[in-house]
Amino acid sequence: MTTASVLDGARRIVVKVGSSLVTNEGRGVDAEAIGNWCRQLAALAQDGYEVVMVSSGAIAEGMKRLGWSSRPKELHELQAAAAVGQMGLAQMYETQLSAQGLASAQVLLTHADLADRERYLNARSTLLTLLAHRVLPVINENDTVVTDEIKFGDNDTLGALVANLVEADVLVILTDQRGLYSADPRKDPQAQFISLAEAGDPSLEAMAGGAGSSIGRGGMLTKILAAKRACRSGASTVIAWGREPDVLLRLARGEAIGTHLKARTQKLAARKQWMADHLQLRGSVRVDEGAAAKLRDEGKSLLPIGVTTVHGDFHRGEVIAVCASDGTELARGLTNYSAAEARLIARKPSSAFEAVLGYLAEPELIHRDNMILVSQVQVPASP
Ligand SMILES: Nc1ncnc2c1ncn2[C@@H]1O[C@H](COP(=O)(O)OP(=O)(O)O)[C@@H](O)[C@H]1O
Ligand SMILES: N[C@@H](CCC(=O)OP(=O)(O)O)C(=O)O
Repeated sequence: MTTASVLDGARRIVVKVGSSLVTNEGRGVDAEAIGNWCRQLAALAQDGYEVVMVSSGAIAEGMKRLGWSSRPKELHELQAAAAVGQMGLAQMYETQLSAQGLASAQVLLTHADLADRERYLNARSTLLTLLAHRVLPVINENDTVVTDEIKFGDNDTLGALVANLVEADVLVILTDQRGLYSADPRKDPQAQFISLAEAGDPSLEAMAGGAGSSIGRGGMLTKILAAKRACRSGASTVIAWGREPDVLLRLARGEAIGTHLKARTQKLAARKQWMADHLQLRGSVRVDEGAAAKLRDEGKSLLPIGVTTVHGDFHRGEVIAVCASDGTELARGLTNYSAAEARLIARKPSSAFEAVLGYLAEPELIHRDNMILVSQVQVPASP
């Protein structure tokens, strides 16, 4: 494996920052640190990078605002603290990003949102739309409605799920250590620094321990597991010290700072195989010869105008098969419309959708990014 930066050729980056960094070890939202990252994010955006921020710190900030010196044990108190603190976090990011001329948006997500196909697709469309409008999304967990996540307090997993969701090239996890060591450096002064490894390498899990501070929760293990999860969609991970001067800019310039955990598979190949492996067919559509040729030969999206018949009872976000007029399966993908809607807009141009459906939505039935051609990958047989 080479030591070349995993940011080489990267365009879309998810940056995750932990509670202790964001709140200066619980002293309160750290304006200077957040200002520093926002300045770097603006420079990256200027250079054409698309960046999504995942920021922890709501509970730590809420505890400070409520005057609580120790982390409450009761779930509803943790949730109340998160609700209070999230106001401060959002306010700080909005202030610092707008000072850099960047528009921002707050997105609160739960793991369940991303496990549900329809919500997954909605969250994905929202985030991609924000990026297309050059708005920087700042994401945290929706702590008010979750139980497990708030107990474990781990936003590293959320960072990885977001990297999968937006098909990021790289997940950068900023923390209070320079990266991964062979053992927790707070406990073992002899611990060796690991600069490069393969994401998903099981030996890394043995090196990583829990959180060393009272503010952070996940520790290094959740970061290593996040890297393993991110690499499933082809994203590499960097774990680096959040206070390293110009850390994001230097990473983008190719400097080998932090621990680089390389993804083995290419982004596109990983996503397509993931779709082929994990998804169950809920229905199918037959398409005319023109649409079949566009998909097969030009790699285009499937537009409803090319759809002749709709089979099954599927919902938006579920996987359906796309078949040629003789029934041969051509592709599989995530549908933007339910079966009932697809029946209404089949054979129609997108200009007619609003009149038929009562609202304007995506022009594609299946966007090419959400579709695999059967000829490209091994897919399990249709039921
Ligand atoms: N092998 C390791 N290498 C580096 N840090 C480790 C390791 N094992 C455990 N840690 C601990 O993980 C901590 C970072 O995790 P955490 O406190 O959850 O941070 P964050 O709030 O940034 O998510 C470090 O401060 C360190 O004490
Ligand atoms: N979502 C919560 C908890 C997240 C959390 O503690 O994660 P991290 O500090 O990244 O290990 C918050 O904003 O306080």
